[in-house]
Formats: sequence, structure tokens, C-alpha cells
Amino acid sequence: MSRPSNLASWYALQQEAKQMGDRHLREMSNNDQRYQELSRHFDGLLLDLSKQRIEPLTLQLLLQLAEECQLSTKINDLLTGQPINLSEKRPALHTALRLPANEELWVDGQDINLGIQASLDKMQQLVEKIHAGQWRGVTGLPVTHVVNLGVGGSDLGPLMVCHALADFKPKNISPVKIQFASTIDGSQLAESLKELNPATTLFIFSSKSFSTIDTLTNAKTARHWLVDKLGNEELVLKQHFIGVSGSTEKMTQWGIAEENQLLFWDWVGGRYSLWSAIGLPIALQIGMQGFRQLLAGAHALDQHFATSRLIDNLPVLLALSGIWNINFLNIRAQAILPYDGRLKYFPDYLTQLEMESNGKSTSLKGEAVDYATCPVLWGELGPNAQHAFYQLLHQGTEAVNCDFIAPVHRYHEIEDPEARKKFQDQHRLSLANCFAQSRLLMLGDAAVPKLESDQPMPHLLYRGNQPSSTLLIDELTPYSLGQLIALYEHKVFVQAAIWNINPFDQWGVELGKKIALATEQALLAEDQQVNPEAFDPSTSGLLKHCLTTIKQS
Ligand SMILES: O=P(O)(O)OC[C@H]1O[C@](O)(CO)[C@@H](O)[C@@H]1O
Repeated sequence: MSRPSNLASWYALQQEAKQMGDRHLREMSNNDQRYQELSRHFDGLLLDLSKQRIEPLTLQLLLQLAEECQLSTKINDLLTGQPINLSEKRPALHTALRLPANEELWVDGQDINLGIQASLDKMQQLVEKIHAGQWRGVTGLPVTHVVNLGVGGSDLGPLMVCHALADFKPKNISPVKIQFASTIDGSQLAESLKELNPATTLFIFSSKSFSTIDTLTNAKTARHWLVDKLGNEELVLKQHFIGVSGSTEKMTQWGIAEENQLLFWDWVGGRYSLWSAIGLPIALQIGMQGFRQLLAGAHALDQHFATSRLIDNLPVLLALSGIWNINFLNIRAQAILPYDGRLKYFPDYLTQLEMESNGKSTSLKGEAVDYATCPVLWGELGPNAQHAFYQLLHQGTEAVNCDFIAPVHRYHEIEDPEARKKFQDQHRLSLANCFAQSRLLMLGDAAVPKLESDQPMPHLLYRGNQPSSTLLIDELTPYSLGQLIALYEHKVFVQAAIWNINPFDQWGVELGKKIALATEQALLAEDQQVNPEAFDPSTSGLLKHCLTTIKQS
């Protein structure tokens, strides 16, 4: 594919943006057909782009761009296991992890779904054993607490889903409490260990590579803690650790018993891995049936992605509206704003999914790109962010594209009618805030009728014209969360396909890992001396400061 910036549709979109100039969303929104034209439904999901600075012609040109970038062929390549991760010479087959058991997917002469289903079955056995209270620690007591040790994709996805679906714990199982520790400084683990009983605690050592220093360090600390309290290292390893990784050898070398090893494949990227055995904490939280519902929701979205026309395709439309903002309106910031406390970690999860995937500046051909790629993305629960950073959205100088996400229904499962009503009132208030904010961002102060007596005071002005998309889900369930996550995964893929970059590698984080190890050596210097040749003056200064402060303490 030639550079997207050389395509006819790219040029036409530049002209469209010029023509649109400063035209305010207030004017565009004044059209009764707009909502119908720019919103789409699929299986309990609604995507509304009518608050984007998009006109019918804009959408037409964006779809033309997608076609000129051979998007449909690229989607097919992804889903059929072509080796599209060029720098690592392998496919990216996270979508295969959510195939129904009876489907086949042949890649390199192998039906890979056989291995996937076998891994799910092994996971199910472990989950059921723990839920039945039959997984016992070295003292014979059943496990009641599970700590997931992992970082990046081995932490953020499971953490986000466990938090979002905490209400979906099956009633007929003995509950286990799930905790997460990721930070290399040990602060989360130290906090957990203060409260935990070693006799009833199981650790999941979760790392695709099984060589990430952050997780290795936490696992080593956990291992010492257990051996210190319980003795007998061999039994501790056997009865208090499960390993999840792409490497059997490394798990065995570390001491994980073979029966406690869950394996996944190098064609599953870390940030796309929550559907694999990396999702073990999720299955422990919501049961294997719930986990399979999550997979089913994602699979339904995969099918929608594969078969819907581009003009009706939710991930394609979400991605194209992003491309319009980033590449043609120069809007380089993206906020993720869920209006549901259960989605607290969804923005964090998306920061890795989007920025580690598409934070690239080299094309698939190895050329420097001459257009912007992934924007800076951040987020927070919408109602809380209203009291934190919405000031900037309303009156700051930055243009920001916002995704508002909310469920339509909530709390119907509460049995006590009075409590149900109270919480449903709160949910209604949350939805009202969601719609009010996106409206205000679109219209500015025109959203509110002016009184004759109103003085046009500059500090009271809301300029509006901030674009946003709204994603509504009928209700938050394992199935709909699966859909929502897959929707964003595919959005990321579509943007990468347009930008002609590889969303499945992350070479930009490798050098940092290497250099940190050399830096740690400097902090161990017994003579408190820093080799001036090994570091720049700024870093030498910081190292010396620490060495002398440590010596004095
Ligand atoms: O699962 P692993 O191999 O420990 O890697 C953890 C994370 O580290 C990264 O490689 C980045 O440092 C991510 O891509 C990955 O999700």
C-alpha cells in the first residue's frame, strides 16, 4: 500500500477539513436527520457519532479512505491468521481465542482451535477445583485468596474485567478474593501481604514472556514470604503457585509444577491476551460459564466486524471518526469517560491497548510516517472527571475527542424495591450527566437559553465544538463487556490499517528495560561512585544524590 497521505481520499479529506474550517458543531447539529444518519446499533450496542464534526460527505470520504487502504482485505487477513505482525513474523490471533468450540481455524496446516479449547478445559479444571474448596495449601486449608502477579497486558485486562464484573460472581461457589499486584516497587504486594494468610493464599504468576523483571521480582518476594512462613519450598511451589505463560520451559525452570502451568501462544499479544489463560482471575471471579459468555460477546463482535458493510460496522466507524479528528482536524487528545463505576479501569486498560499498539512512527515498510498516529489517550469515570478535568474540556485551549460510555439499564437485580429505586434514581442521574456533558461540549453555552439580562462575561463562556462519540450498552454483562472490549480492539486495528503501521509489536519499550538493568548496577556501587562515562550529567547527578542520601541514612 502506498502512503495513506498520498491517496486521493486523503487529499479530499484535507480539502473537506479546510472547507469545514471553523464551522461550529452547533450549526451541524441543527439537522433532524443527523442522529439517524450518524448512529448505528448492533446486538445491544449503540454507537452515536452525531456529536462528531462529521457531515455526510465526510463520512463518505472516510469510507473511501478505508477502501483505498484495502481495509476489508486486511480484516480478513487478521481473522484468518495471516502473518500480519511483520516485525515478529507471526499472526495476531486473539480473535481465535473466542471461537466457539465447534469451529475450526486452520493456520499453517493446524486447526488451532483444538489447542485453544484444550487450554480452556484445563483452565476450567483449575477454576472448579478452587471454587469447590479442593485446592489446598501446604497446611491443608483451602485457598481463599488469589493474587495475580503480572504487569501490562498480564494485569490491566484481568483487573479491568474483574472490577467491572464483580456483581457476576456465581452464587453456588465458595468465593475467592482476587487481588492484583503489578508495580515493580513492591508497594501493592507489600500492602497485600500485610493482610493475607499464607496458608490460604494462591499466587498466579502471569507473564507471557515469563521474563518481565517487574513480575519476576514480585513473584520472588511472594515465594520468599511463603517459604518463610510455611517452610518446604517444593510444596509451596506446588500448592501456592499457578503459572500462565507462553513458555513451558521458563515456568518449569522457575519451579511451577507442570500440572499448574497454563500455556498460551506467541501469536497472542500481551495487551490482547485477557481471552487466554491470562484471564484466569476473571474466570475465578465470574466462573467459567461467565468467562465463556465474555468470549461469546467478543466473538459476536468479531463476526460483526468481519461481515458488516463498512458503513454499518461499529469498530470501523469509531476508528474512522478518530482518524478524522487526528489527521484532518488536528485533534491529538482522546478522553475515555465511562459513566458507570464498574468501568473504573476501562480507561487504564485502553491506554495500553491503544497507545502501545498504535504509538508508532514507522510504517510497515519501515519508512517514517508523515502523518500523526495514536493520540494521547487518558480517562476517568465521567462523573468524577467532571469534578477534575472537565474544566479543561469546556474552557481550556485544547481540542479533545471524548468517548462517553454508559449502560442504559442498571440495578434491576436488586431485590429490595426501595433500595432498587434509590440506586436506579442514581443511575438515571448518571445518565443525565453523561448526556448533558456531551451536549454542552458540542453546543457550548448555546445549550442553555440566554436571558436578556445575561452579560457576556468572557470567563463564563463555554465555546463548545468539542467532538464526542457516545457508546451505549443495554446493560453491562460478561457478554456485553466482551463486545465492548472487542470493539476497541478492532478500532485500534482499523486505525493501524489506515496508518499502515503494525499494532502488534512494541519495540519502543524494550530499550527502557535493558537500560534500567544497567542503571540498577550503578545504584549498587559500594563506593558510592558513579562512572561519569556511563551516564549523562543529569542522570549521574540523580544517582549520586541517591547514593549519598542512602549512605547517610
Ligand atoms: O506478560 P509479560 O511478558 O510479562 O509482559 C508484560 C507487558 O510488558 C510489555 O511487553 C511492555 O513492557 C507489554 O507488551 C506486556 O503486556
